[in-house]
Amino acid sequence: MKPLLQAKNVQKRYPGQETDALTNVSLTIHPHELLAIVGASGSGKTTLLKILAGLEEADEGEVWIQDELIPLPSQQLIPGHPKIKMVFQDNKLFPNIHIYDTIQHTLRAYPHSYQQERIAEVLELCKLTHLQHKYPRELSGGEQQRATLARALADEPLLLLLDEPFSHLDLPLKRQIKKDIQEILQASGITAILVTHDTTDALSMADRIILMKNGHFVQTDTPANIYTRPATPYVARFFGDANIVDWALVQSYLPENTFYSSAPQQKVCIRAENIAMGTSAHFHCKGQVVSMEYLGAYSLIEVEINKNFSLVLRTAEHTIQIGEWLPLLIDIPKIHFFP
Ligand SMILES: Nc1ncnc2c1ncn2[C@@H]1O[C@H](COP(=O)(O)OP(=O)(O)OP(=O)(O)O)[C@@H](O)[C@H]1O
Repeated sequence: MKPLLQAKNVQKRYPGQETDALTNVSLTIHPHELLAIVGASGSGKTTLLKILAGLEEADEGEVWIQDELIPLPSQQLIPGHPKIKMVFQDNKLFPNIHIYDTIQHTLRAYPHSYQQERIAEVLELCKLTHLQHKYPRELSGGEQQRATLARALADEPLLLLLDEPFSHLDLPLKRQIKKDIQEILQASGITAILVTHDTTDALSMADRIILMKNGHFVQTDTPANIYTRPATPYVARFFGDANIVDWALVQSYLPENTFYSSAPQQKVCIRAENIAMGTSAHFHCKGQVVSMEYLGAYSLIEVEINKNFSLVLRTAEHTIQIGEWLPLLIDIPKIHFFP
């Protein structure tokens, strides 16, 4: 399939900074894909998004949308590309203009009949038809976010860039908006990039995820692969509670017929949820609880097997006490060997 967007060897260092915001990054996005970009604060996510949108100057590299090179902001009268729309968490709608008129403003260059047709379509897509004659202040937070999306989608962009659209939202509203955005993206078939620092948003929504660190891509993969087959310990820890240990330590507690031809010093990843409570007759190792963190649906507990070997695991059993000895079973097939 022909890519919708390609970034090639993009490099960026802000004036006066000692390190790159982006170091030689390249990416390809296919039509209808939802790509999530995640990373810690300052890893370069927003810089990349702005460069893709033609809103920020790259020092080197190129960005292509279909067969068109996106011009640098310095080469444009108005920076940006008409077929790439960016939606931020705090996008402001015009306060004194009805939702209908806000969308119409985006389509002002088109004939009136087309405007009417397209506005009706986009209002329906974003479930705003019954709210079209309201002011933004008369809408809930979720409805305002849908109106922002409707405005961005009105002129049928090729690519939608969503920069932290869920940050600062409470959990029920966030759930609703995530669902709305997913439905709208699916129904419109639009290609989108979602920038978020929340890995659960990326895992639950994206077709592919890029994890960034210090201006580099650490791993680009499907949600399932990035979670179960992380490329590095950094990736493993970024996406969830992970035990990163020497294979030799783990192997010494497993049955002798557990054969893996890995070097003893090879690091492995065991996810916290892949360690279960055993019984006094059936366990791989025993450990003493040294800390517990109550997290509602489960508790995260740290268990010391010996002085050099501790594991974190999840349990829904909230009555466990610090100092208690627990028999543990490791889900052996789910042990991940780093490449
Ligand atoms: N206008 C600017 N001038 C100078 N340095 C900047 C500027 N904008 C960003 N930076 C720096 O570039 C690096 C990448 O920043 P960027 O905002 O792209 O990261 P981010 O991953 O989006 O972070 P966050 O999650 O906090 O928004 C950081 O070190 C940041 O301090």
